Amino acid sequence: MPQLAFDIGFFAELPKLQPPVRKGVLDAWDKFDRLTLDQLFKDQGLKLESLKNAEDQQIRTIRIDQFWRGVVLAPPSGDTFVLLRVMQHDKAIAWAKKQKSSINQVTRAVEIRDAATLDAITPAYEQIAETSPKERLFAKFSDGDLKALGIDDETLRQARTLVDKEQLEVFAPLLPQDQREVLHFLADGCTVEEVWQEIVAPALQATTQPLDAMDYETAIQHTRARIALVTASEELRDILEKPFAAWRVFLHPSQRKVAYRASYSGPAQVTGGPGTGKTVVALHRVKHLLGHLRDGDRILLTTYTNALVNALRSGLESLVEDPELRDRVDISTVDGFASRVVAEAPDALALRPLMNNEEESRWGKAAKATGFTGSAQFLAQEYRHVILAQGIRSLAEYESADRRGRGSRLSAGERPLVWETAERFTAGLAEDGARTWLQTCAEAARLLEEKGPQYRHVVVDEAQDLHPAQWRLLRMAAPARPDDLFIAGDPHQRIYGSKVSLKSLGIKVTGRSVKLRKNYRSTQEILRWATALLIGRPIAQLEDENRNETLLGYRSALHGDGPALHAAETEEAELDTLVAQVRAWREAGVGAAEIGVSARFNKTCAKAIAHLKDAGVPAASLRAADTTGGSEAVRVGTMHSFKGLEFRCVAVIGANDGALPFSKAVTPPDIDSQQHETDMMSERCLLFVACTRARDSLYVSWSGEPSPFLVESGVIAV
Ligand SMILES: Nc1ncnc2c1ncn2[C@@H]1O[C@H](COP(=O)(O)OP(=O)(O)OP(=O)(O)O)[C@@H](O)[C@H]1O
Repeated sequence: MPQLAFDIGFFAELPKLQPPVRKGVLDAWDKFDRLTLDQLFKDQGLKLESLKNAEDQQIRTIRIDQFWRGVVLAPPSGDTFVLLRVMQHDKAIAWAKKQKSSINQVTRAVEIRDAATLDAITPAYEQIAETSPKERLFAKFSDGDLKALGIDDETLRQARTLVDKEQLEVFAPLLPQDQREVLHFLADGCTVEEVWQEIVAPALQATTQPLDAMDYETAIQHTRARIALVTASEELRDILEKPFAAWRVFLHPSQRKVAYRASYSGPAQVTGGPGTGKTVVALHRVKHLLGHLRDGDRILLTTYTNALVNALRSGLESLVEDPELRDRVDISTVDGFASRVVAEAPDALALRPLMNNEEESRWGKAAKATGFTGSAQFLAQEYRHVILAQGIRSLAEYESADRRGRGSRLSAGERPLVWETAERFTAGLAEDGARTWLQTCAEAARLLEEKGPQYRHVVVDEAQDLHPAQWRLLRMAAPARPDDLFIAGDPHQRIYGSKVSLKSLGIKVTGRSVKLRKNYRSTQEILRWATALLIGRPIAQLEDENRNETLLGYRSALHGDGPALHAAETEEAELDTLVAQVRAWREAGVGAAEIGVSARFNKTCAKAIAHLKDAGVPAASLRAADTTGGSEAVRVGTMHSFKGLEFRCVAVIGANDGALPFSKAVTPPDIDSQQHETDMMSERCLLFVACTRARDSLYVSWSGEPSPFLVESGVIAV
C-alpha cells in the first residue's frame, strides 16, 4: 500500500500555510492511502509528475490546489513517498529541480541537498580558497575522520573549500541536514568524538541492517528524526491543526536517544541552552516511562511555576492520547507537591505560606529580640543557604556545619547567637500560623521519610533553580532505583540566586548526562546576540559546581533578523515605542497572544498593560490571562515569570541601569561577597532568559542609561 510520509522541512513551513492549503495536503495524503501505485501515477488530480532538467528524477511534484504544489521524494522501489515541501507553483518547480536525494552511508538516513546550487557555487569558493591566506576551516580533520562522521564525497569537496564560518553559513542551508550539523559542530570547536556521539551514534542505534544504497523504503523508516510516517487521517489532521507541535513527531537523534533510552541505572540528566527541547525531552521521557509502568505505580512531573505546570499539562495531553494513562502522572510545582504532602498528613495544621517580603522584617524582629547585631539579610541567607540547605535541626549540627559557599565570616563563638535567632524566627512563624515555602518542603521531606515514597518515577523540569530542601523532597518522593529521577535544566538560566549542584546533594548523574545543543526556538541571529550577554562569565554546572558549563556548539538552524534595539529618553516615550512595535507585529499578522512583553518589575508591567490598553491593544498580565482565559491579549509579565515560556515576538522593556542589576536583589559585597557574585549572575541570566523566549522577533528597549549588562557585553553600541 502506498503511503505519503512527511519531511521535517515541510513541518518547518507549515505555520505559514493557509488552512485551505493544509486541507489540500490532507486530501493528497488521503489519495496516497486509498489508491494503488498505478492509480497514483495516473491520477489527473494529483499529477505526480517528474520534472524536465531535474537533478534527480526521484524528486517529483504533486498538485495541492490550483496555486500550490508539493515536492515529493518518489523512490524507484518501495511505495513510501515523502512530502518534502509545499510551495507556490513556480517556486516548487524551481526548488524541486535543484534537489538531489541520497542515502547516507554512515547514518543510513535519507538525505536531501540542493545539488544544483552547491555545484554552481563550489568552483568560485575553490578559487577563493586557493588564494586565501587563511587556513581551511576543517584543515585539522582528516578525510577519514570526516567520512566516519557521515560526510560524503560531495560534501567533503565542498567542506574542503571553506576558509571560515561565514562561508559555512552560505553552504549550510544547501547541505543535507546531518552533514550540515556535523560541520557546524566541528567548526564550533567540538571534537570528532563529541560529534560522533551527538549525530552518528543515535542514528546507528536505529538500525543494524546492512546498507543497500538504493533501498529507500528501509532508509525512510530509519530517518525518524526527519521523516514522519502518519498512519491515520485524524493524526494528520491534528498535526496540521497544530503547526508548532512538530516536537511531538520529530525528535532530534540526540533528543530521542535521551528520552527513549530503555532504562537508566540511576538518576539521569539532560542539559542544554534555552530552547534546545529539554521540556520536550522530559515529556517524551514521561511517555516512555508510562509505557513501562507497573500496576499502581505513578509518576511525578514537576516544574517551577504554575504557568509551566499548565504548559506541561497541555504538552502531555497532546503527546499521550489515553486519558487513563495521563491520570497516572501528577503535574505540579515542587512547592505545590510539598503543600499537598503536608496537608495530607494526619495531624496537618493549616499554615499560611510566608510571602518573601514578610521574611526580612521577621528576621529583623528576631535579631532585635536576641541582640544579634548583624543584618536581617545576612540571617535570611544563612537560614536559606546553610540551615535549610543542609537540613540542620540542632545547635550542635549548626556548630559543625560547613559554611563553604558563603562569602561572609562568622566566628565559632557567634554561631550560638545566630542559631538562637533562627529558633526565635521559626517560633514566631509557628505562633502566627505561618511557614516559609522551603520549610514546607523540608517538612514534606520529613513526612515522606516516615511514610515512604509516593512515586515510582520523578521527572524534574527547570531543575536549575531548585533549593536543596526541594531536592531532598524530590529524592524522598521516589525510591532510589533505576529510572528514579530524570532531571532537565540549564545552569545558564539560574535566576533565583542558589548555586546548588546535584553532586553536592548526593544525586549522581555521571555517565547518565546528556547535553542538547540545537536550539529549536529562536533564530540564530537572536541567539548569537543573547548569548553574548553571558560570554566569558563562568557558569557552574548543574551536575558539579566546581566545573563550568559551556554553550559550545549551541546554535539554531532558523534564520531571521537580529533584535531591534531602542533607547528612549523617558519611560513614557519608551512605552509609546512599545505600542508602535506591538502594532507593527500585529499588522504583520502576529496574533496578540503570540506577543510577550517582559520587564524587570511588576510596576513596569502594569504601566505597559495600561499603555497598550489605552492605545486599543488588548493586553493582560500573564497570570490574569491564564485564569481569565484572555486568549486574545498580549501577554505581559516580569522576567521571572517568563521562565520556560516562549512567544513568537518578545519585547523586553525597561532594560535600564538600576533595573538590571536591581540593587535590592543583589547582596552587597560587604554582607557576603560570594552571594554578591551569585546574585549579579542571576540578574544577568534574568535578562538572558527574557531575551531567549523569542521565536521570530526580539525587541529590547530602555529609557535613560541602559543596563550595564548590555553595555559591557558589547551588544549595544554606546
Ligand atoms: N525536535 C523538535 N522538533 C521541532 N520542534 C522542537 C523540537 N524540540 C523542541 N522543539 C520546539 O522548540 C521549542 C523549545 O523547546 P523546549 O521548551 O522544550 O526547550 P527548553 O530547552 O525546555 O527551553 P528553555 O530552557 O528555554 O525553557 C518549543 O517550541 C518546542 O516545541
